[in-house]
Amino acid sequence: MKFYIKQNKVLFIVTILVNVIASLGYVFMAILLQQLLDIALGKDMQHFVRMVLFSIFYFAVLGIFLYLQSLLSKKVICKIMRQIRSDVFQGTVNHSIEDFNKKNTADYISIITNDVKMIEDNYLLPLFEVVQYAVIFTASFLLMIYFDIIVTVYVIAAIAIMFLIPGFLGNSLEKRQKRYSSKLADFTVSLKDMLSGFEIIKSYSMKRYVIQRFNKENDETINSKYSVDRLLALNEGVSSFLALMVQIVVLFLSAYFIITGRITVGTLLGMVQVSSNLANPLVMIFTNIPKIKSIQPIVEKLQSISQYSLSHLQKEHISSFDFCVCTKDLGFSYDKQKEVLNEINCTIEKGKKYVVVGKSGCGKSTLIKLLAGYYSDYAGTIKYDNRELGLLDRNDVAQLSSIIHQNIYMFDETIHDNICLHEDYPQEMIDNVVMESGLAEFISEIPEGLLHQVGENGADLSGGQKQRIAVARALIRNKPILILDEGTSAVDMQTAYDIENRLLQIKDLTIITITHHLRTELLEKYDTIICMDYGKIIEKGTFNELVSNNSIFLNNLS
Ligand SMILES: Nc1ncnc2c1ncn2[C@@H]1O[C@H](COP(=O)(O)OP(=O)(O)OP(=O)(O)O)[C@@H](O)[C@H]1O
Repeated sequence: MKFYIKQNKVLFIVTILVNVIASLGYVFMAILLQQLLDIALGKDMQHFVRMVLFSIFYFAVLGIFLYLQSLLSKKVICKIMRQIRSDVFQGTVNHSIEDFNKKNTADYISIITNDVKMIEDNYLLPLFEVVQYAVIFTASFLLMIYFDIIVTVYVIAAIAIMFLIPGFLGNSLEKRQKRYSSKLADFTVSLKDMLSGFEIIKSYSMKRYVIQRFNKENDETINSKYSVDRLLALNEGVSSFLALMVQIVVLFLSAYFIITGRITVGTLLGMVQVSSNLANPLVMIFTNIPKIKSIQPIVEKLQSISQYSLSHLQKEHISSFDFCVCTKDLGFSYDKQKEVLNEINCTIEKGKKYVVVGKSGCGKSTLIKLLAGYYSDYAGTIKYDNRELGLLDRNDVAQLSSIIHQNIYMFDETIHDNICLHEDYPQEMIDNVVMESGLAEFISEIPEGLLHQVGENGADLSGGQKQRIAVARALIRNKPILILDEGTSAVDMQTAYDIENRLLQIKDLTIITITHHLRTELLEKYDTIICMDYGKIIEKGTFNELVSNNSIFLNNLS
């Protein structure tokens, strides 16, 4: 948090100064009250008129400063909140796919919304209040000494007891805030999960189940919040009680000193006013300090995401793919228990076309994800033009290949935006990829053409239309490697054939296709067919080589 305060140093210092002036102005009202009462008791009209004029000026200036104090504090908080959100989001986007997938998407949403809001409520707002009330307390304390030293000594004794409370509560409050933050994240994850499956909920009559599940999660989250609030309430209750005691001590002592003739009635009024400025600020300080302390684990969580890029991006750069990607004894497991890939040895040469086939679950998608640099925790080697993938900058590696996955994500924008992804391309290039992806006919049939809005995750499109947009999206980037993970499975056989056929004719493009559509006419066009089973490559070669070797895989051909 210090980093963000430093970033807004000037605004922060001005806000604190205005805060100090406004708080001092507020405290010194006690002297005005003391003098007013003494003037009134002395029946001095001339003095009284001067006092009224001065007070008008005093309160006008004080009003302006109180307004500025509030405005500037809000401005600093808004600026810091914007920066934290932006840094956490940038840090999230900087994550490698592998690291990003370690958390649920809703976790990130909860961190960027709920946790950042907790920083505002439990760190920034309390911080300004602590500064403000510390100034009020110090000024009031000095004023109290000015009014009467003996009363001040008694007040110090009462205050000393109040100091002990936050220390007792701080640690348990910290633990409970942490628990509440993770509960909020679980709640968001669960909510996203339920709403994402809305159609299933309706068609399978799951309403009763989801309402029950929601209520359970809701109860747990609220209980977790209430356990934080209970401690805060204890803190506030004890502090308020002690604050009241301080005021009572001042009142009774002052009354006694009026009787003994030590102080005037005006001084009593001034002291009562000052004592409330001593006790209430302390209540505020002591309720806010545990809040500030308790937010530390949340700050650390936000930092670990926003500072992600620093430790992960210091790798060698690679800007082109000129020869081949080779794997040697490549092995991989998602959970360190079940081996998904085992001793994979293959070479993907630039400009050549490869098709990977095999039973569902045999590791085809995992292999291409590894080749594209999604995961770093593999055994063996993967080399891009003889350079080990693990040593290369993942952002650079991502620039070398486009992957069209089975599940295609569409942003809730136009078809044009979903193809170009907010980069500028000449119209001629866009027309070209629309043709090559087989989108042209569909675009010509809709009135808005490329400007057609696709809805949430492409809800207004068919599976095949989404795949064609994904092909266009990949082609326009002109990356040297194109990977289709069943990228044409949702279009009809003829369209799939046409799209793949056109792609196979692009000379310099290296293509790796995963397919379950085993059509001889297409398979013949690939340079190498890679057959996998149980995480291993069991056969590879051209279609004709596999035919002459009497391949097992050919038995599955349609
Ligand atoms: N993110 C993941 N975490 C854990 N296990 C995974 C993950 N992705 C895949 N697996 C497991 O790894 C194995 C290989 O999956 P993969 O998706 O690579 O197979 P596939 O051959 O592409 O299958 P399909 O043809 O059905 O798409 C499967 O047993 C699968 O359950």
